[in-house]
Amino acid sequence: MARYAQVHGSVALITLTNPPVNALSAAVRHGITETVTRALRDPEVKSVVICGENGVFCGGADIREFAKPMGGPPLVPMIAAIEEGDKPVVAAIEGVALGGGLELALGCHYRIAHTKALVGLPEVTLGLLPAAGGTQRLPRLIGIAPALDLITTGRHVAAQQALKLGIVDQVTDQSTVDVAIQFAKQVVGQPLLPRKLSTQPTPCPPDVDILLEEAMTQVKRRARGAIAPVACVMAVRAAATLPYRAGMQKEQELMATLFRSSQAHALQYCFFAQRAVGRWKLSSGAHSGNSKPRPVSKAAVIGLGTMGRGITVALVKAGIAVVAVETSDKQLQMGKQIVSEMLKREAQKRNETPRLDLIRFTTSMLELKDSDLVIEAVFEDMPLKKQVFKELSSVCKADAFLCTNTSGLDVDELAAVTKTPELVVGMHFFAPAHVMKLLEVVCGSRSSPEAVATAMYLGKRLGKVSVAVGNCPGFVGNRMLRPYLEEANFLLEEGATPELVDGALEEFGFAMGVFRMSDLSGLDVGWRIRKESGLTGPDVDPSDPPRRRQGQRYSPLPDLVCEQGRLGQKNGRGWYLYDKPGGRVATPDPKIHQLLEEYRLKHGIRPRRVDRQEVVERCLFALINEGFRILDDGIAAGPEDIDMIYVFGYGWPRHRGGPMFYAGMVGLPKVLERLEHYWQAHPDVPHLEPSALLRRLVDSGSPPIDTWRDFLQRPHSQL
Ligand SMILES: CCC/C=C/C(=O)SCCNC(=O)CCNC(=O)[C@H](O)C(C)(C)COP(=O)([O-])OP(=O)([O-])OC[C@H]1O[C@@H](n2cnc3c(N)ncnc32)[C@H](O)[C@@H]1OP(=O)([O-])[O-]
Repeated sequence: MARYAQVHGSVALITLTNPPVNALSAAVRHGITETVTRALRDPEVKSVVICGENGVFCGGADIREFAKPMGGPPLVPMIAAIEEGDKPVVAAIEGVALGGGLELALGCHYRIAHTKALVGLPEVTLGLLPAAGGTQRLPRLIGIAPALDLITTGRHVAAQQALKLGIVDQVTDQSTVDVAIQFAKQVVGQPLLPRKLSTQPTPCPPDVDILLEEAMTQVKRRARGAIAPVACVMAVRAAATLPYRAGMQKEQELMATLFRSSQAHALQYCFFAQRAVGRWKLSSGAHSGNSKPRPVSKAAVIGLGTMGRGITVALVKAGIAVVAVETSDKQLQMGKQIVSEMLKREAQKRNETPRLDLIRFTTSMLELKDSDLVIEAVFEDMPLKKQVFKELSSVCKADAFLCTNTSGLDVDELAAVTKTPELVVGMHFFAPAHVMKLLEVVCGSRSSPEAVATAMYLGKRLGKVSVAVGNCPGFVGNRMLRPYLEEANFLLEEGATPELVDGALEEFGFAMGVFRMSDLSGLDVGWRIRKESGLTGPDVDPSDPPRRRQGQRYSPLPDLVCEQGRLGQKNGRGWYLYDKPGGRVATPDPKIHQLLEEYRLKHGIRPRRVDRQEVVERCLFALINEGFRILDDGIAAGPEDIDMIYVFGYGWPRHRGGPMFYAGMVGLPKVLERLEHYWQAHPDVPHLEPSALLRRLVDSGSPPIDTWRDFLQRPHSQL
């Protein structure tokens, strides 16, 4: 699908027409091949302009086609034919030129971009590399170092920066197509060879080997097991060291390996899953397509602790006015100072002025009377939150949305103390709230579609990936985290060390293992919650044996660590020893090893060798098992929702697609078999008992993940 027109007498205008992003589907490639051939053959045509319909040049190869057998003309010869032609071809870039879209533009002899256009080679984020000549042409155009940066990160570059880098020849704020047509007329007759990138040498600095080696070390460190960034460096190395043809051959070989990899499948699944979670649906039949969000121009945040401060900054960054409320002047001043510093840092990064004027700091709840939406972010304590919600219900305007940032408390219980339970919804942010991309939007049983739509849309405005979830203790993310944490503690009891467990999880791809993560969050947080729920402290049932609570296995190890005053990174001692309070350099602590030995001795546990495979299986399969329960309970609409929560909120390695996708990759029968094995060995650990949904799926022949919804008992019933 490409339209052909002859304009200004001698210019052929080829327009890609495949909305919404003019992806290079087989039909588009066919259209380009045909129209370019026509233009090159027509003696009246002296030059060519390629553009995209509806203000978008091209979003790259059609990602949906990757899962199907390849049909239509391939990209490489199609682009080569453009470059090799004897008439100048100008790319008129509006909107985006990404991936294959930019590679198409690099095959053109000139590139003109609109000031608002973005260009980039994001293939690496899909587990691939720019295999339509991008790894060979871009280094020839802009040099090795900047090409490595763009190709290994996949980042998008704004038009002005693209101009500075030399990717585009001209930037305009006028009609890009008109400018390109004029330009195309002017360059007729000028020598074309220097504009044919494949014929040009790659400019290489004298220390190119060192540069490439450093790049390789850096991507390996950053990639945490992802293979595409490594292949990208290898392909750019080929551009630096081999002639064009041999470089292209290398590019194709590397691409062939990546294309078949499970990582590419996982990353492409994530691309579509990220977009799918925006299409939410409630059990009432309301959905994103029929429920309108209400505009939020003035928001309020109650409580300026860590979460409240981050939420305030996120709102201000999105240009939303905020009333920030604290209980005492002292707390308010402290909150104000920290928020101001955070905003200044954020603005500095973006070369902007901090919008402190958008915030009104106050200790008076009365100032909330004209807020459209309030986010409560006080201490995680139900009576306190209820008191806040009662007050909000009386001081806010009648149609204000009342949101809670609770990380797991009952949203319905809070809604019940208000006059407008239909306007109450959970907005669970993740720390640091102005940075982390995830927002769980918790739908209470009485939350209205408008309230859900407004919270989901607000999340999007804040740059978050918003996922609608049902209301149950811990919602989706924290509910699944519990078995993960418990298994890690049980492994310590049985013979592992924190560094062994963390090492296995980091090797799997997590940025931080479970114990490093707990140290970072602060060990006292979980300790307080366990005390409140009677798992430790004075409320423990005295008849409970030391390693059993409420009828199941319990590990008091984390409580013992806290009792020794080890609260994590913040006071320099937790599961690890840190270089200083608040320091980040963790070293294994012999005192923790001693504590583990004494503990095992005291409880008569003979330590055994725990290997990395057991760590991964026990921790992750327990977490996945809970994910299946969540699906069957109707708390999450589909596996994509769970996966995006884990990828964006819990550091699950994206190249493994999220826990549910990973289960499918490992094979559901294998997950079931290992859970059964561990459950037999630990019958007092209920979370190891394979979930009914997992069994049903295996009994049904382990169908692909996109059909799992058909097997749910009560699909999204709690939404
Ligand atoms: C030899 C091969 C070498 C080349 C490899 C490549 O080029 S790899 C590719 C390299 N390119 C990339 O990685 C770019 C990927 N795309 C993007 O980054 C963004 O979509 C955007 C910035 C282009 C537009 O952002 P935005 O927020 O305005 O919009 P949005 O994101 O919501 O998308 C709207 C709809 O379009 C859909 N769709 C989009 N792109 C593609 C595609 N290429 N294909 C198919 N579909 C695509 C998207 O799923 C959604 O569909 P839905 O859910 O409505 O059914």
